[in-house]
Formats: sequence, structure tokens, C-alpha cells
Amino acid sequence: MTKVEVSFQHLPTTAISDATGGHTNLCSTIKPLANHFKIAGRAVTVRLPDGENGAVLEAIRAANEGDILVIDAKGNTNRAVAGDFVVSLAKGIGVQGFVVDGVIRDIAAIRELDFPVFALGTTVAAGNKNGGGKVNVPIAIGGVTVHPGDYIIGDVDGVIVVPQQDAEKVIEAAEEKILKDEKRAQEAHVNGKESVVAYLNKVLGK
Ligand SMILES: O=C([O-])CC(=O)C(=O)O
Repeated sequence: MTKVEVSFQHLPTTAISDATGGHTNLCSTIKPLANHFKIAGRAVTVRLPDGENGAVLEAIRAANEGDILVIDAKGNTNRAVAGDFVVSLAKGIGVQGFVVDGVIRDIAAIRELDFPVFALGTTVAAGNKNGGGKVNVPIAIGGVTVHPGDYIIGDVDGVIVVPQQDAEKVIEAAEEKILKDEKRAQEAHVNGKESVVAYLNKVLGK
């Protein structure tokens, strides 16, 4: 794993969002399907025709260990982009998780596989298999453009895209923000109620 990947695995999404100004946070309707799901890795992108899911298999074949499949399913909530079988294939080759502007099925089995999926929700219906779709092209998902190889970081607070070329400066800014927040918490709590009041007076003015 690279130094950048290790850093993203340890940084909270909130600090990364503060560092990026929140401009590349996915729409909050894309949620982890279990609260403990956490991902940080590089994007393999998938663009699906509405209601289709065949290209997900091509993306799994193209992925390297630790990659995250980021799937533009056009917001379709009637047809699953994957179920537990497809997820088991992805897990089998070391894919870290899925981020989907759409839905999946077999959620109980996927939770049992402990495979992180971030999605709009679930459905019972399989996706259509008429073909089409593209792997590793620029996509738009949750209001954000994602290029293949961009960093994707997600947890229960949400999902963020960090363009490859911005990664190092975002990590630096996020680390600075964490230190600043720690200093602020220390100042506000060092001496019980008295220091909380002093902090509020400082911020709000007397
Ligand atoms: O075939 C599908 O659409 C997905 C599916 O059910 C599975 O992966 O188990």
C-alpha cells in the first residue's frame, strides 16, 4: 500500500471534507448499508445503461486488490447492480467495496460477507443483462465527477472523492485541521465550565 493510501485509511472523512471544502462529497443519499463499513482506495469506474448490470463483471476483472468499484447506475432504484454472488466475486479478487448511485440486493448475505457497499438502498430485482456499459471512463455519481484512479474515502458520515493529483495536499490540509480541532477542544475543556464559557466568549464576543 502506498503512503497516500495509508494516510487516507487513517483520516476521518470529516477532516478530509474540511480539507476539500466539501466540493467533492457525494450526495448524502448514497449511504453505507452497515454503519461500520469504511473504505479508502482507488476508483475503478463503471458507467451502466439504465437498469443494466453486465459491465460490473468487466470492472471486477479489471480491478486490482484494494480498488473500489464506483458505479454510475443513473440513480436507478428498481434494478440491482449486484447481489451477493457478484459481491462474492469482487471480494474474491480483493476489491475493497462498492459505491453505487443505485441499489443492490441480497443485503443480508452481503452484510454476512462483511463487504462494504455504499448505495441508495436495496431492491429484490436483478439487473438486466442486455449488455452495454463502460469500465474505467470518467463518470458522474452523487453530483461529483470521478476519474479512474481517483481516491475514494467513505464511512458512516459519507463518501468523498479526492482527485489523484490533489491527494497529497488534501492529506496535509486534513492533518493540519485535525491538529487545529484538537487544540480547540483542549482550550475549550481544559478547566471545566469556566474554560467552556471563556471559549464561547472568545468566539462570540462578550
Ligand atoms: O444477477 C444479478 O443481477 C446479481 C445477483 O443476483 C447476484 O450477484 O447474486
